Amino acid sequence: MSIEVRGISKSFGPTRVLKEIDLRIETGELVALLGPSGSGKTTLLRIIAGMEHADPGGGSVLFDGQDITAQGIGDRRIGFVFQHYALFKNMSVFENIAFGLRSKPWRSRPDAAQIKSKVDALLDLIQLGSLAQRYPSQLSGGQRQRVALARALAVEPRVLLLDEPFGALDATVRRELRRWLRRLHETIHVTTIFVTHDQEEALEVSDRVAVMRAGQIEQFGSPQEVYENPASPFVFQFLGHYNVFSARGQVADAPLSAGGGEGALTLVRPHDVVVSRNGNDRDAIPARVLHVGLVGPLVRVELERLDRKESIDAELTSEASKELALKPGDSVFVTSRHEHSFEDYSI
Ligand SMILES: Nc1ncnc2c1ncn2[C@@H]1O[C@H](COP(=O)(O)OP(=O)(O)OP(=O)(O)O)[C@@H](O)[C@H]1O
Repeated sequence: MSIEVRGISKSFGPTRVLKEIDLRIETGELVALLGPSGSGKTTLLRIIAGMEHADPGGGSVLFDGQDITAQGIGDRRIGFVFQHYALFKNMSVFENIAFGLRSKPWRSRPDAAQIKSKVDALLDLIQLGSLAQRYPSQLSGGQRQRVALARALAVEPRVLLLDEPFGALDATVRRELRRWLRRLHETIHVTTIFVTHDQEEALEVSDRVAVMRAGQIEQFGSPQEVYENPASPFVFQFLGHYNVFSARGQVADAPLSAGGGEGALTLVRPHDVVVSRNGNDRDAIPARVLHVGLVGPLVRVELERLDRKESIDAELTSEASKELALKPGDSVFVTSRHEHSFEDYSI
């Protein structure tokens, strides 16, 4: 089912947390809402779910082209998974997944055999068939979230809304689960919105990413698009480490998200920084090596610019680093392999 949000605005007291949001998600798509804390991701998700309502006259929500703004949560057929496991502690995994099916109105309620076969199929899908009789306290955090997802899927939702579903798990489990979720999505193809503030997670899991900032969508595109062609310095900054190579006016000293000041801004990712011993390129920036450290297969070099008081982070391959044999105090020159320029951008 497609989801369309038109001109959604929401205020809590005097604070406007969503500002005329437009967003269209196609049937079967998995879209990540990515943004810093407080940017309005959860509020938008809750409005789509019907748990919260937009301001009066503050826009509409459409499912498959039909305006459902006035509909309550019970009529929207939505599956929801939150960061904190909402499993029933006194019910087994099986009972937890069966819960939604048993709570259906009697006319559409499946019988015991149908429930069993449905729950068994879902247990297979989440690869936890052998744990059907366990209780939530006997599961790992990752397993609990998989059960929560199966429970949300049991009632065949038209839309799946996931609010930081892996937020409480450690980094390794998170990584495993997001790959698992991606594979699962390719099997079930339910239109899914995934809220996260973790850029790696958003880029890896989704078909498209909506980058949110202060109640607005700053960019909506495929992971590759937003990463390679960020629409603004904010998006660039939010998607990974960066260096400011050149900036006009006040911008150089201001944090990118601070606001105020206009200027041409050139930003470079650490892996696009090229370090050399000679300054043949006339745009080369003279710098001094401050620190050389190993980060996995890459070597991270911290440099201090000589033309202005700023540092540059570079990530070199171990071959490049060996060839250069850098050590603290060395004088070098810095250029970029690839850079992003934002002309007259107000930040
Ligand atoms: N019920 C509420 N009453 C008052 N203010 C609220 C309420 N819910 C959210 N807010 C405020 O709205 C803003 C957006 O919150 P929201 O939870 O949507 O952001 P978020 O991007 O999901 O952040 P996080 O990643 O921290 O959950 C925040 O400033 C928050 O304090």
